Amino acid sequence: MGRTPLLGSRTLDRQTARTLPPGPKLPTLVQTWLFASHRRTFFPRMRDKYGDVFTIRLVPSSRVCVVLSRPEHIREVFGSPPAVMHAGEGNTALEPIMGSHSLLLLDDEDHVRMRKQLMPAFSGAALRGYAGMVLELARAEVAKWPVGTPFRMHQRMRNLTLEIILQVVFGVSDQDRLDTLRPLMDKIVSVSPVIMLGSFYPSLLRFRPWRTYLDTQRKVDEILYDEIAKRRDTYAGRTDVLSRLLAAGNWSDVELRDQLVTLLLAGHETTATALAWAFHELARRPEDLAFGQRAADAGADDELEAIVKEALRLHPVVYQVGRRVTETTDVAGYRLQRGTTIMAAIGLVHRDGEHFPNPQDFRPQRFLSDDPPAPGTWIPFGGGARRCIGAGFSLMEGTEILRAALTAYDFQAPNPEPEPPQAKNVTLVPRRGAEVRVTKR
Ligand code: HEM
Repeated sequence: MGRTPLLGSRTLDRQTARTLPPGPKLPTLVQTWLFASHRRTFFPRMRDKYGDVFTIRLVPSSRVCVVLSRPEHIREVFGSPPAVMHAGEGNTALEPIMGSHSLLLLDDEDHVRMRKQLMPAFSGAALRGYAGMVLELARAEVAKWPVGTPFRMHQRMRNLTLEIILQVVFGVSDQDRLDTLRPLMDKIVSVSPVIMLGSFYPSLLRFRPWRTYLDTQRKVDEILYDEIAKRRDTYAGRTDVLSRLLAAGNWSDVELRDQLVTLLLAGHETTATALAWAFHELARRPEDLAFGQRAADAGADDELEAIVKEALRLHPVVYQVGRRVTETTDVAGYRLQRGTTIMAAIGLVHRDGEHFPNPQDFRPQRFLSDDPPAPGTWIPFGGGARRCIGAGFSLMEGTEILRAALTAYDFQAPNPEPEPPQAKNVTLVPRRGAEVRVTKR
């Protein structure tokens, strides 16, 4: 199926406009700005004013976005046939960076085929095989933290999750190669909306900063293609993600390169941010810190995982996920036309007192009690056919990183106030960088 045209002001007839869920009348540009920079306050206000299902308008073309905040409505979307709810076509701006074979960009049969090829590298058995390597890298990173001096945990977590991608996902172990790749990767992952403009206006690519970005990308690609070529002869018996992919499927070089860049961009900043929030909460709450330290000492992995899960609930890194409707379909009691964008507002569900009593409180025990959150209420990784393929991988990373850090240190928060979030591309990051101070236990 081809690209679905956006439903926007130019394609919307009066009759359809009247049947849409209610929403603000603000100019599209203002709504786009509120959504892009202040979604965490904009969405709750819109829900309070217009109800559980509301419509906002965003650029380009004043496109119609229907926002859902109830689990039962979101379940309708995640449970719909993927052919009716496209996710890939909303990510076209990423094509020059991730490549046209990227899992994130595909829909329909291409998506099903690519996902099937990737799955073996993210199975339970595969994840168990990565855990030892992740713990080793986490211990090495933790040993470098400055004792007694405040530092920004978000940056430390970025360094660590990048190292995990390089060594555990790409399987690079040669020290010289790692030294070359680190600064290049750092530039690749700091892709900004300005860089993405280059996808829509190719004439920009001759100028800085686009030219510089493309130069970096070429250097990275050269190394990735070299790694892929070498690994084709040496993957047997190795336990990194690239080797497992080679062992499990038939891949062209370019398909593999596109998935590696996708895993880097989808898995690096997201996991680093989730962990930065987790450490921020532990550092400001001595009782939760003690709970985490006891869990780390005792090897109680479900308790460590509960800390990561609660951080993802209270501070969802990805606040909403989108789908584009490819044919007229009924959702949440509304008839939605082809081309409508639907947003599942993860952040609204996670802060709803109906599903999470005292939703503002950080309480990992929610995930350990006899009465855990109902299905469909904890959705930081989206859902359905597009649910994050790295969900298990990032929970495993979180568990190992907490183990390494909490067995080594006590944590304090130089500023114990809750830290406000700040929008950074699709993620919500801690505005002050999640500053902590550590002392040896
Ligand atoms: C805490 C960390 C992470 C969060 C919060 C997160 C969140 C998400 C979300 C919300 C989606 C979209 C789901 C949907 O549309 O329903 C997604 C997709 C994806 N994520 Fe993650 N993610 C994380 C870590 C990772 C990691 C570690 C990897 C890989 C190593 C990864 C790879 C991907 C890929 C490839 C997709 C696209 C799946 C598809 O379209 O079929 N993510 N992620």
